[in-house]
Amino acid sequence: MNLREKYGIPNNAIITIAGTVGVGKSTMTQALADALQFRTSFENVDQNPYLDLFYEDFEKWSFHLQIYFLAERFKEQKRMFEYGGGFVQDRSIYEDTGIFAKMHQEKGTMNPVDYETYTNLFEAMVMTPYFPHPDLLIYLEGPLDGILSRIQERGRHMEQQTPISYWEEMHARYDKWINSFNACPILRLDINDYDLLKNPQEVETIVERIGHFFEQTAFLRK
Ligand SMILES: Nc1ncnc2c1ncn2[C@@H]1O[C@H](COP(=O)(O)OP(=O)(O)O)[C@@H](O)[C@H]1O
Ligand SMILES: Nc1ncnc2c1ncn2[C@H]1C[C@H](O)[C@@H](COP(=O)(O)O)O1
Repeated sequence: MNLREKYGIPNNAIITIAGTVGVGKSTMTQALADALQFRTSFENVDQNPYLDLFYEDFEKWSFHLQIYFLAERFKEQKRMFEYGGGFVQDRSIYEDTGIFAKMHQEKGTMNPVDYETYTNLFEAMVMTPYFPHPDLLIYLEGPLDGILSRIQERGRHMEQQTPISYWEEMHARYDKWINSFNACPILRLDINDYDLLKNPQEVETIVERIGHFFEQTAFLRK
């Protein structure tokens, strides 16, 4: 019996992993997908044509980047539902607007007209009764200093060059955002409570918690 069956997680579940840059979403996505024998949906950072340009000049490239991410995530959303679920997704579509676009608009690095065009498009595509939301959003959280070390160690040049104030602002916004998030159920995990790199077997404790969540909410899916 695999861990998914052991803890009663439906084989058509869609689990999305949310949290600030460097917190460990991709690591968690892969570990959970392996444990549950689910497919993965990753952000493709290396092939994103706007990401490096964006970090060099936020004002110039914010709109292009948000439209690109929206299209990519929407395609991924469609793929997950076409397969009939059974996915772990690295970052939710909700963070694009709730964190990134909002932050850049409020900081003056996304033009207000572009922001409005973007949010109108986002709402027309996502905030409709026809848009299927994930069954569970796993929110990863932890102290900023540890997350900054992870960003440095991972070594994406453009992120290493970005002032710490950018990551501080994002970290604080994530805190507020998750406290009012209600598009789907949430499971919060503190990154200091597990270490999937040193102790990969700890994924079972997380799968067990996911299992409890599905057990408690089974009646909603009937
Ligand atoms: N428990 C951990 N301890 C130390 N480093 C970690 C841990 N989990 C992930 N990392 C490292 O931190 C960096 C960021 O993790 P990643 O999963 O890519 O984050 P995200 O997808 O949220 O940006 C990667 O280099 C990863 O190997
Ligand atoms: N919607 C976004 N706007 C701006 N930047 C974004 C957005 N989504 C992701 N990013 C950036 C942040 C990181 O530099 C990379 C990948 O994110 P990660 O949290 O490491 O998966 O893309």
